[in-house]
Amino acid sequence: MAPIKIPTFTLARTGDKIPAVGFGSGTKHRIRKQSTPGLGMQVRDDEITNVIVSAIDSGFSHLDTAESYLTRIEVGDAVEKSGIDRSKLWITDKWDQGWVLGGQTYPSHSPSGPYESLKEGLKLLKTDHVELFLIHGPFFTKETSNITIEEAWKQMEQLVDEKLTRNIGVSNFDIEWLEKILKVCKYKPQVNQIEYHLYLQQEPVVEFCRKHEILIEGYSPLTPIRPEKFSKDVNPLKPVVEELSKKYNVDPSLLLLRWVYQSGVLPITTSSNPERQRNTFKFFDFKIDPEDFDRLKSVGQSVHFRGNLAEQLEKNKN
Ligand SMILES: NC(=O)C1=CN([C@@H]2O[C@H](COP(=O)(O)OP(=O)(O)OC[C@H]3O[C@@H](n4cnc5c(N)ncnc54)[C@H](OP(=O)(O)O)[C@@H]3O)[C@@H](O)[C@H]2O)C=CC1
Ligand SMILES: O=C1Nc2ccccc2C1=O
Repeated sequence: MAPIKIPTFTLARTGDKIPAVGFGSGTKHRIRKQSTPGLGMQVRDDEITNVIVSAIDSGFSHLDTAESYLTRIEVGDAVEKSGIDRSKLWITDKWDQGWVLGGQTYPSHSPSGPYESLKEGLKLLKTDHVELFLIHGPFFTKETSNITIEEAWKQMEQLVDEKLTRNIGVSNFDIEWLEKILKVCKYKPQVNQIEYHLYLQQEPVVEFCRKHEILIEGYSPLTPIRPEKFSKDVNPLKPVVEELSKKYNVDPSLLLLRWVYQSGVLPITTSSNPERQRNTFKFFDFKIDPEDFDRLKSVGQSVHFRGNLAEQLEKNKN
């Protein structure tokens, strides 16, 4: 089978071309890895590896992992097992700065900062560099990692200078945190990975990032059609997505991925199902008409829903 041709976005500082859809090894894979006794950062789970091998075989060339997912080891194994040439892949990794979730503190795996994190990560990933390294979240406290955002960003820049990552960026950052970095940086963030879908359009931060040539990656793009995630009684998109999926003759998931992509955002999605993995790329094959695009946008804006990190990131909003 001829390799699938995936469109790309171009990163402003390096001109690197990042494949326009990413395969995630977080969310359910993270939960599985963290909650199965005996598994850990250094202890592999062959089932997750096989899911990632299947994703690569299906055509994904952009893999998303993170220190906190504990899935670096499976990504490293999967790349090896798939036999794909490393130069054909884009790997994104993230520093775990630590978290305060549900009143509980989860200290960073690498409290000295991103430098130590990526050094360890590259061993698990079995590679000498990644294409993109992110600070996973703006959660800097004494109990989590005890360094400042400015110190962390200096280390990120050092990782670029030592060629351990080609690009650097952030995740879950709002404008005030981006501004802290922009004030002190030698290299600007190239990417901000945030939750992004029709029910969370995040216009202020998206606009800010566009102005500063920071690419937005959108995680959880399928949220509006995942009843286990979006369980509100009111789901005004449901009939519209049904109607437009028929009109374009596509699965509802493809309509949602296309909407994200067509709005200039790079979707990060995941599936353990090989057929769904293979079908993902069909969203590059059609275009949503402007009036349908705007209709989805305005119906989506009638509900505000954040499925990840709401407790931390919804402060002062709405
Ligand atoms: N930076 C951050 O803080 C965060 C980053 N992420 C990254 O983003 C990735 C994706 O996040 P996630 O929320 O899982 O993204 P999605 O919105 O893509 O949801 C994926 C889920 O949807 C299901 N699914 C896939 N295809 C379909 C379909 N056609 N119809 C219905 N359901 C479908 C999958 O199940 P099935 O396997 O059965 O197909 C899977 O459980 C993560 O793995 C992680 O890498 C995520 C959250 C936070
Ligand atoms: O994949 C992820 N799931 C999450 C849940 C909470 C905070 C971050 C994440 C991820 O990055």
